[in-house]
Amino acid sequence: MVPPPDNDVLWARAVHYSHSGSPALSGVSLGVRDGEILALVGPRGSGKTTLLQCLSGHLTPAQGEVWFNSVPIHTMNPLARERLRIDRFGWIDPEPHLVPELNAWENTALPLLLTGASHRSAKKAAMEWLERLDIGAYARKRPHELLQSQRQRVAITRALITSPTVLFADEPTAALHRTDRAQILRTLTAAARSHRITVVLATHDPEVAALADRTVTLLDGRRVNSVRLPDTEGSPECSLSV
Ligand SMILES: Nc1ncnc2c1ncn2[C@@H]1O[C@H](COP(=O)(O)OP(=O)(O)OP(=O)(O)O)[C@@H](O)[C@H]1O
Repeated sequence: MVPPPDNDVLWARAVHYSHSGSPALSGVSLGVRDGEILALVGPRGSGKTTLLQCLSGHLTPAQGEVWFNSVPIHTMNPLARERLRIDRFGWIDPEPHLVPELNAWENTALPLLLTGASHRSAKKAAMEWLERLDIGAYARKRPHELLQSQRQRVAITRALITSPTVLFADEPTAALHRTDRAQILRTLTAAARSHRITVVLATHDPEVAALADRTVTLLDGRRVNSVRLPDTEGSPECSLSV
């Protein structure tokens, strides 16, 4: 195995994955640079979620390699991968999955409380993140008392509170109204940049992808490269599937 380039925090080489025999990824390679916001774009079913799951160690590729900071994830045992996810990664789903019995700040603080932080310091950190996402006033509300956009903000604060090295966000604003979407994404990307959190974001929305530093396009489980051909100066880019 040849380790990845030093400036890539995540690196995948020729990743293949099938769901119950049906191919979802067919030889995808990519590098994610430290501190960048990378958007994985592509139509529904193109393999974005599966790639996020392979990069974050939720799924083990059938073939290929996934590395995090020069450590191979694809050869780790399930326990080691779970430890890595808890210690270094954050995850945001399209729909917020909050603990219904806990209020907003308790949901936000949960990852810190589970790793042994004091109640006082976890609450302080949770309140700061909730304020930052403009929902400090709802800190004592339970999930059922919140709007969907407020619940998703809580889910985002819960993913950010541990200052993960890499934050994986799977269509994080897909279930939200357009106006909420833009504001939440701007706050999320600003928070990630100020804390030097690398973000890998799956989306099929060009407006969301526009907030990223770089985009990687998937189509039918393969990476699609945009190239400008030398003899087509001034004309639009074309795409090649490789
Ligand atoms: N759990 C599963 N079982 C069977 N097939 C699956 C499963 N998850 C995904 N697939 C299939 O794998 C392919 C890639 O799906 P994936 O969810 O990774 O794509 P996506 O680009 O994230 O799409 P979406 O935007 O709809 O989530 C699709 O054909 C999908 O139907």
